[in-house]
Amino acid sequence: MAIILGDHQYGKAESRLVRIHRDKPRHEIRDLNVTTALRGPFDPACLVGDQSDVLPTDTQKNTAYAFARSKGVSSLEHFGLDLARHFVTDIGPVEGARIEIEEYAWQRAIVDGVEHDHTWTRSGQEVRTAAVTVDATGEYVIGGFKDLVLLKSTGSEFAGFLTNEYTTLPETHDRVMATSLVAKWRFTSTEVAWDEVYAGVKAIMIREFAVLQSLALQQTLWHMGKAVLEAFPSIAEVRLTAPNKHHFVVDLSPFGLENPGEVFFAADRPYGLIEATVLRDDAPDAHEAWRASAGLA
Ligand SMILES: O=c1[nH]c(=O)c2[nH]c(=O)[nH]c2[nH]1
Repeated sequence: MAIILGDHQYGKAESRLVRIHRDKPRHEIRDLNVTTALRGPFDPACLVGDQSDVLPTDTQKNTAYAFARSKGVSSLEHFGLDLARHFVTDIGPVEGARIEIEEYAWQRAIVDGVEHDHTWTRSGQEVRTAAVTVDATGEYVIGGFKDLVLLKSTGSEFAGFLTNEYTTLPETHDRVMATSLVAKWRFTSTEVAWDEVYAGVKAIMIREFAVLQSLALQQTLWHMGKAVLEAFPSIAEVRLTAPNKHHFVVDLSPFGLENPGEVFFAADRPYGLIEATVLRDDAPDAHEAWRASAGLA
């Protein structure tokens, strides 16, 4: 028996980076959280403490800030590709780079009914995410969001399920359905109108959540993923994670009141956790596209 070193990677997690474009009176802002991870023959750093091939995580962080200045931040995906390509192309020992980015959205403050040039209020129903991997096998981009909180007050059922002696859940044909959706979608191209596709994917998912007479959250996820793949040829795979944020009808009978689905207890835990991947049957190999850094997990 021998003890060997398995998978390893290293980088700088969660560099908070705000890029303000101020070349015009009307400023633009992108507010990011950037994680870098480098992959390659870094075994000596682990095994014997030899740093000669190790580009410090501090340098990785500095590179992100320098690129934000010199190249700007046109979209998360584009910025991630710039960084990943640089690490793999320009830093000798690096064989693979993984860049994960979150974006916090700001909207222009309305002052006297007019959008202000350089003041914003934090907005965004969700946090946008991107994960870029560049290595010897290719370039992989995953777009996404997390924490998109959705609720529908009817149009959701859950009935006909398997029961046994532990089942107490009543069937329902009209319930509240709510979730805090995490979605990730894998592109098969790096030539994409990133911001446009992002807005389109999000709109489609919200539409499907709204219009489907849902028989289960599982079915809603399937429809969301399928509709996105039908609309965007550049996307091969959609991964969805949806906590079922249960809303329980409160029993008001002790107070002589009926409760026809109008007053709920919004439980925060436990929650059902529904996960699904929807993909094209000819989706190209994902290679390391889904291999994450724990930084933004
Ligand atoms: O949409 C749902 N899916 C389930 O699998 C499930 N299980 C449960 O108790 N409630 C629900 N709701």
